[in-house]
Amino acid sequence: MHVQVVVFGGGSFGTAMACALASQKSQLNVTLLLRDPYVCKGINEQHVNTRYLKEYVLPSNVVATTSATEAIQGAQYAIHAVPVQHSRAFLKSIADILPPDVPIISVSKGLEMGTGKMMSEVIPDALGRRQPAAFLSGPSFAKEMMDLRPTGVVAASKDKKLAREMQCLFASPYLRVNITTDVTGVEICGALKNVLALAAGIVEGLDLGNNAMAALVAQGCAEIRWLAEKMGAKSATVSGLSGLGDIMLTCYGSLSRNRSVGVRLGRGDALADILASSSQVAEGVATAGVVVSLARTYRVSLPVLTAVAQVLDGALSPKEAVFEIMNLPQIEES
Ligand SMILES: NC(=O)c1ccc[n+]([C@@H]2O[C@H](COP(=O)([O-])OP(=O)(O)OC[C@H]3O[C@@H](n4cnc5c(N)ncnc54)[C@H](O)[C@@H]3O)[C@@H](O)[C@H]2O)c1
Ligand SMILES: O=P(O)(O)OC[C@H](O)CO
Repeated sequence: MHVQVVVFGGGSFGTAMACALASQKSQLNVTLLLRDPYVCKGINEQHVNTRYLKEYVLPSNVVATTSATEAIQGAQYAIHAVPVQHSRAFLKSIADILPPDVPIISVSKGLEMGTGKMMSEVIPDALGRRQPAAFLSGPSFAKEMMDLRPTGVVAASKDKKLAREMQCLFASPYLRVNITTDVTGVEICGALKNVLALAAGIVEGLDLGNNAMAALVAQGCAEIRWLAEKMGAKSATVSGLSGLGDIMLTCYGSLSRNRSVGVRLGRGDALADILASSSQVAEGVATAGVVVSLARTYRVSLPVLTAVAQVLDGALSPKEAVFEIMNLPQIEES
């Protein structure tokens, strides 16, 4: 059967998602909805995204347009790969064009500044209605997916039938897709692991060694578990692909943008300079501030995750943050 998919956002992950679908399923047509006409031209004429992952040739069943009407026309699924902080405005702009029965599959990982909301809350807020939705997350660097390296993700939806449809849509010899109904767990783990990856990068940048890194990641995992479970996440989700799986990838994987920002902070670079030198999003930077208010709301102590926010807003230097954490009262494990 001929299936048409629209991808919102043609950055690294939007491009990787488009290719993961189109290269494995020739009966699928994928349209990337972008903002830059020159990037569209490159995709349509040379089959190359000239801004992101430019070393790869894209399948010919991936096309691009700047017209939302054209991109959405006839689409059975919409993959959302716009950074979280821009998602509300973007979704509002297409609310009248997107048919209410087209499922949105969000791959964006983060929490909205100001509201503290997850994508599962931003989507209905922005569209002004309940849209069928699923949330795809897990350890999945865009570049490794482009290289067809084996990858495992989880698709979360309150609608189990839609989650199963995600398995049929995305599964391939290179991509395994687990399913769950635990949307909160998958979304909060995907957002918090970016903040922990910033901390892991800081430890790397300060050259604190393997002992410190392992202790930090273990403490961060505990903090993510404490908060996620208070928010209603299942423990299986926290120890699954979108939790532990993505924590390990992002904290230890050199391809992580969040970890790279942390490394530079640890080496003494200023946040403004780091952000100005990259065209790619590191969602953890915005999410860190939201975590501080979540810690307050859910009355849970998150020393590592909240220290990241303090380093980002300049209240603590990376070295001071480490000193503060090392001098916290000794505790019993929980
Ligand atoms: N890159 C990865 O390996 C990866 C893997 C899994 C999930 N993700 C998640 O996917 C989301 C997108 O990440 P990415 O890696 O593609 O980021 P990116 O920085 O590579 O690209 C971001 C894309 O969003 C577009 N964009 C930015 N502001 C926009 C706006 N106001 N309206 C419309 N489009 C806008 C940009 O033009 C660009 O195409 C993030 O939430 C990220 O956490 C990324
Ligand atoms: O490069 P990062 O740090 O945004 O991480 C990318 C993905 O979320 C890894 O699963």
